[in-house]
Amino acid sequence: MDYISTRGRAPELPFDEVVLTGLAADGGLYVPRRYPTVDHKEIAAFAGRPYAETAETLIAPFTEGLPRDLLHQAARGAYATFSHAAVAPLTQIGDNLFVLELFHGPTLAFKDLAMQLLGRLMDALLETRGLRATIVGATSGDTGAAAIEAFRGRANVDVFILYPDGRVSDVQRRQMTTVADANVHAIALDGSFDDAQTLLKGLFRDESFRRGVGLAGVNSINWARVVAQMVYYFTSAVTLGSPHRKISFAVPTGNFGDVLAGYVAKRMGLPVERLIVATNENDILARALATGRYEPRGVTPTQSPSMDIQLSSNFERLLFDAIGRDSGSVVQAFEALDRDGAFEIPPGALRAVREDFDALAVNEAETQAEIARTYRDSGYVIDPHTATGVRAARAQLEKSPGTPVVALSTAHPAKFPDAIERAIGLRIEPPPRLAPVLEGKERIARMKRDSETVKRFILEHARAARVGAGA
Ligand SMILES: Cc1ncc(COP(=O)(O)O)c(C=O)c1O
Ligand SMILES: N[C@@H](CCOP(=O)(O)O)C(=O)O
Repeated sequence: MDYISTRGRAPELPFDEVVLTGLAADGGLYVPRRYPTVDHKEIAAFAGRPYAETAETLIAPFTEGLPRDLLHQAARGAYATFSHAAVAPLTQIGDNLFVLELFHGPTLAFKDLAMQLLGRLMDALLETRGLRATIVGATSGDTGAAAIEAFRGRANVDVFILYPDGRVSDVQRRQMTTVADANVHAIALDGSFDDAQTLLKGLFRDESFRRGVGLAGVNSINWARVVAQMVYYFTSAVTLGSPHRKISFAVPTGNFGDVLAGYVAKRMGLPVERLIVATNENDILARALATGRYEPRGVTPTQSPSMDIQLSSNFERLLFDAIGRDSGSVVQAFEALDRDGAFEIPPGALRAVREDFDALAVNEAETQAEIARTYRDSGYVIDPHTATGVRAARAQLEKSPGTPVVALSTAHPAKFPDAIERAIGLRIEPPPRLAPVLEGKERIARMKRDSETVKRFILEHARAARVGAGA
């Protein structure tokens, strides 16, 4: 199956090239030409199967051209790193209210579910082709740690992670900065995650830099991330009786990759009632769904820093579908965004988006109140990102009490001990996996948010730049 760019001006690519390419050359995002489907019998058959097996089955149709054995090995290896046998277990915290724990991977956030797989796929593809790559990623806290963990020490790859200085939690920062492997570089930039992601997209548009360092991306720009995140919508829904009943999902959202994965699951045939986009005070998506106007405002730092995002990269993929896959209209929308600072979602597209999605913005006080309420009612501690999802799930249950709602728990609470302590008065015990992170010596490259400065640093440190990406 070939992949096309949302902006329609980049070459069509097969899956293995998409994995290594990141952002399309026209600035768009790659999407599959069509969504493969699974029927109800196939969905029912996922019940009781190991997570890695279900992942392999669901992902395989997206990976035409990739040797099946490679996917098989990657999936087995990826999910063996998780500390829970179910990989992504469900916990019930109320009537028809479930939490999907996505934090049992090596860095205690949902990013591991995709990044552990992507790391293995990329590594194998580079190895068979005799290539090196320079991964540059932008993070608001969790992608960076997950990418570093997935690629640390790998011979074919150097990893550079751009993060907004002072705007991630201490644990998140230390997860990136205490890793001693020489191929890992944590770069602190002034400004917000949006600034870092914009700088990153600019690097992808610089053809000579891109070629010179063998630039690759592991943000959800990379379709493999999205497709790997689609799997847990199926596994959790099947646990709750899918395909014989519909399920709704409430998803803490920032860059829109996770909730887009839910939309992909629905397009593949999973019976999903509603996808609820939960935002923090950085509420561009909630405003866009309510008004039809996509208009970023300045990023406000919150206690859920990984969602402090206003330029939700993957919204472009949804818009592309909602607009009838008319890449010209997508280009116009993003030109208007650059020129006027906003665009209007065409009425037909907005209707299409609203058929699948609802959105709720959850403010700081509500987030604290939700952490406290969930702890009081169920003795269960949720992190501030998860709290936005649980709050949105409760709102959905008021509208539709008969349909189970799964709130995605995107991070372990130990990554945000201060916010938890404020809410429930308890200092959360760090899990053993955090011990080296809390004790290690930090190594940070601080620099100005200026693409020439960042490029210079990468060129000086990337092995692919010295020996050639194809060496
Ligand atoms: C803990 C946590 N929750 C939610 C999100 C938002 O997910 P997405 O960017 O896929 O919308 C992120 C960042 O991606 C995160 O790290
Ligand atoms: N919240 C993310 C931001 C980057 O998102 P991605 O899914 O596009 O990698 C983070 O924690 O870094």
